[in-house]
Amino acid sequence: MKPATDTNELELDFQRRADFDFIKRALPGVYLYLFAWPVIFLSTGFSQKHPDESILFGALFTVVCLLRLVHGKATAKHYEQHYHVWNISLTTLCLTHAGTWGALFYLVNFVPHYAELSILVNLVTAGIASASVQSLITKFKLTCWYISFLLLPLCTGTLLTGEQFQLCFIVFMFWLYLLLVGRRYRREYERAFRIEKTLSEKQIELHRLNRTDPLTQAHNRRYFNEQIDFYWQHCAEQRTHLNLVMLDIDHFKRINDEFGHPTGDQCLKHFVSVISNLTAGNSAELFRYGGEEFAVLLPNADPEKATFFAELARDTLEKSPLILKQDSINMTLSAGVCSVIPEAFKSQELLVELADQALYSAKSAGRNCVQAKQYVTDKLN
Ligand SMILES: Nc1nc2c(ncn2[C@@H]2O[C@H](COP(=O)(O)OP(=O)(O)OP(=O)(O)O)[C@@H](O)[C@H]2O)c(=O)[nH]1
Repeated sequence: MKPATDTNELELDFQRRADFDFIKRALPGVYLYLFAWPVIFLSTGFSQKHPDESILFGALFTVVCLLRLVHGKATAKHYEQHYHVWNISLTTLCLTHAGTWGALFYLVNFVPHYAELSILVNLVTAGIASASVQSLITKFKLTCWYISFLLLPLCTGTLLTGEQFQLCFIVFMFWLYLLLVGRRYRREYERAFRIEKTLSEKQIELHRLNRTDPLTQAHNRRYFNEQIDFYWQHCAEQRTHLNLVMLDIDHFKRINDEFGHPTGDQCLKHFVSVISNLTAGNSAELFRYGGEEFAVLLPNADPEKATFFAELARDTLEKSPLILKQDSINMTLSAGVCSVIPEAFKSQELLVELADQALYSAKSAGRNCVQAKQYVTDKLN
């Protein structure tokens, strides 16, 4: 089971996604309100016979449409800081829209001089109601209210006057059907969100595993290849040094032979935890290059800093034995440092080769020491 904070975060994430989706999906409907009424009253000649009512409804729809457009535009900026204001204004505007159209729906079916509009208005009402269930369902409660504001004024009219009973019954069944369909859409929307979330979490985890050494949890060789490419480009553009420090545990075979492979594994983990503490504060990245050999990349740093880092790593490891139940294991390392300016240098392969050469010089020099090489251009080779 997920911890409570994760669940809350997931719910907040879902709410945010649903709210933004709502704004996006609602937009076509906003324009429908803006144009549907003028088309209806102009095409039927209603505007000539009843200009006041035509203008009144026209003005109402236009003002609410404009406010909804402004509200939609302001969402990105104000959603986080003023969520409650955002939510209340959205609810008010949507329900005003639905309520105004709902009033019109009532009028065309109950008030004689509106009757000539009834076919068109009834058709548009059915269209708006069906479309809103599909498009607005990201906010289930609001959608339920929305459909009710749109359709139920007509049923209220029947209750009050006793007229239009058949139509009222059909509209009521339609309203019920839309609520049920809406509930299903909402569940599907939620399920799709959760599947997408799980997939993206798995993808992130896969990506992490893909670049992590399973034993030590240090970055692996594959990620080293990616990062050296990246820093190579970066330092070439910045005309700064890229430093590579190769670290190799001394006489590691002896540790394996004396204490066994599982203890050897523990030593590797201990090594990574000691060196990771140093890389964290030095803008450096540690990678397991292979076996008991590790690489540290220090981009945008002077060669002196890289040599200082290697010396610090050597000194710290020497003073940090692995304490076991009955034993303590002292480890030392040899380090080869190579620093180049990529802009003037041939390739990262050559950088790795030269750092390796420096490491072998350190081994030849007796181990537990650092050898550094610095190249300004590859013409030296
Ligand atoms: N326990 C353990 N041992 C490993 C692992 N990977 C490599 N090794 C061992 O590391 C040892 C490396 O031995 P060598 O290459 O001879 O190097 P070394 O003994 O450290 O000697 P120098 O590097 O010359 O100081 C081998 O015995 C490998 O089996 C691992 O994941 N776990």
